[in-house]
Amino acid sequence: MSENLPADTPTAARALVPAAFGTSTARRGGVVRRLLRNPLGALSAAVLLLIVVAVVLAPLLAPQDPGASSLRDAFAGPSGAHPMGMDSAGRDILSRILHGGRNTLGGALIALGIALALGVPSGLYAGYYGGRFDSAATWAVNLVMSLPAMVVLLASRAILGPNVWVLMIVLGVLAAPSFFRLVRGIVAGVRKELYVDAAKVSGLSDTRIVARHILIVVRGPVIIQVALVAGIAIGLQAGLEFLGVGSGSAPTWGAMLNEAFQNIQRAPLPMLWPGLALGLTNGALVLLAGALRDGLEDRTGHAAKPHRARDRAAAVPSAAADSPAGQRAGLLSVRGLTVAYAQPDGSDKEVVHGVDIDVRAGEIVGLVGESGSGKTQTAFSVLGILPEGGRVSGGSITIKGQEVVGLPERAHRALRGGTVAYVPQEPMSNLDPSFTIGSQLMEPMRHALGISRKEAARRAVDLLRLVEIPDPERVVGLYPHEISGGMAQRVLIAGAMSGDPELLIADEPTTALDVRVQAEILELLRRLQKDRGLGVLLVTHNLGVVADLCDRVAVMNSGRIVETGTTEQVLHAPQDPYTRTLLDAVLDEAPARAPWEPREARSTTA
Ligand SMILES: Nc1ncnc2c1ncn2[C@@H]1O[C@H](COP(=O)(O)OP(=O)(O)OP(=O)(O)O)[C@@H](O)[C@H]1O
Repeated sequence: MSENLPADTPTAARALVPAAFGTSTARRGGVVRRLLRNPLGALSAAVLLLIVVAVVLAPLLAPQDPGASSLRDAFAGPSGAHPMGMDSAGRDILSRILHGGRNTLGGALIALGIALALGVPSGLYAGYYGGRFDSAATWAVNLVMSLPAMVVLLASRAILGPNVWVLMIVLGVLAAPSFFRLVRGIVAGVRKELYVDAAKVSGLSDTRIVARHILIVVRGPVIIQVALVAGIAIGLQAGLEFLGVGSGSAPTWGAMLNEAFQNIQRAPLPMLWPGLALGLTNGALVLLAGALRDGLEDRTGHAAKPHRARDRAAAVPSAAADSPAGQRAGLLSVRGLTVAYAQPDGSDKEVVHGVDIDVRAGEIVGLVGESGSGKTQTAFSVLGILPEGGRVSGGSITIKGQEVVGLPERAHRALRGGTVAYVPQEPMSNLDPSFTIGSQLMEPMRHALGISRKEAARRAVDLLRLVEIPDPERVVGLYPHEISGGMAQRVLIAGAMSGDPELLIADEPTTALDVRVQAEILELLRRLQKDRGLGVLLVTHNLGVVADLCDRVAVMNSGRIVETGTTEQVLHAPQDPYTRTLLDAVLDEAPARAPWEPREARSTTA
């Protein structure tokens, strides 16, 4: 077992992790710094801050009560006591601007709060889980978006009365779809990232995956959207007030515009102040949104994000079940496994048909077969992560004697990342680009084992040393884009080892790597397997890898195991025609192609 992890580490708590899962120390502060370095960003943030502070402190800053009027001073111009002059009722315009801002910005805040509260969680849920909720929510959102906002607001005013706060609540509901669609779209994309799949396989709960991997991706666009929607809410509210739709009882910038407009011939200046307040606030919001977008894009570019090739994530166990029928190996035993997918017409399509596989402690079993033969479906079944619509429709899977078919998700999760670990192909896609290597190793350990940050950091370095990464103290501080593919695969193996597993499921762990690195990774796997007595189920189509590494082989074709046996048996004396075809496809012994010659030379030779 691990020389780096304490032997008393509780099994259920060892849901450590493929490096892929953790997260945490994102580059906090980076966006804010970039925002402030951008002159427009800094200026717009400063203007907004000034406006908000002035409006919040209105009771202290306003020279007089916003409702106090002196008809004698109606339309008086700016003076020392009244820097913005007086309105048609002889009220101090500055005081009304400050107090009016509280109502205008407060109303926008309510609309924004409601839009966020409705749109973001529902978008997260719909994007992450899909299914019926997604369909129903998308339908409702399309319906709301098809309604003309101004007409709905006017109708609401007629029904609910001229209360601007109520109108802002309605506006919040109308704005919620923009957040829903934004968040749903992003989450639906991120959900398919390999590092999210890997996080699931490692045993992290959905809540934790959403909190660590999804929210961080959604955060930036939502912040930008907040700035835009706030501007729209302020504009719409002012527009309603300007049209005289508001209550008129409290000062707002829109109502002040309305009143000034009615007297524009007599005194044009009072139009300027509420117009200026609205223009400055909205302008600052738009510029801020743009600067935020630039800041976030800058950051994304920095932490270059690898992208997925969906449906390749999975580990697959295999094992040539050459043990006598009915006798089951101790570590992983699959018997009569069938996997089916529900079809739109209500029928089931079976894609795996009665697979038997065994993996014993301390042996490496290769699962080979061409693309589409069912290797991934078999592996997903063992890990309990079949995609939506798929289910184990028959058979039995035991891990250390425990039946896992029908196991509750929580129990399955405890098994994954603990007894069973997974090494995926495409190492880069399985690391979250937003977090350092150390963070991705540490966070799951902290979560699963309840250990301190310091202890987790120590273990992360030990794990990197275990997988022979030079200078691990430096590597823990690097981001995925700063390391090579081979090193990323070592990091993933380190993450898999952090749970001190007994069964390792490796899905084409070397396919994405160049030949030299492939050999190094295979050597590493072999060493770990020997040192720790691991059982390994290796999914591969590379018969060279099988010959080099595996004790036994299971050959899969069209959802069935067609041949199993020791590596020597299967490679040197294949019994099944399909196995022979696979071996024939390896052209090692085929005559080498003749070197190219110029056409004339060929004709001369001929
Ligand atoms: N979501 C799905 N719905 C219906 N059928 C599916 C689904 N996913 C996979 N299948 C079917 O299951 C079969 C086996 O797929 P699987 O991914 O296990 O193959 P594989 O051997 O792992 O191939 P590869 O090496 O390309 O990953 C496929 O041929 C496909 O027809």
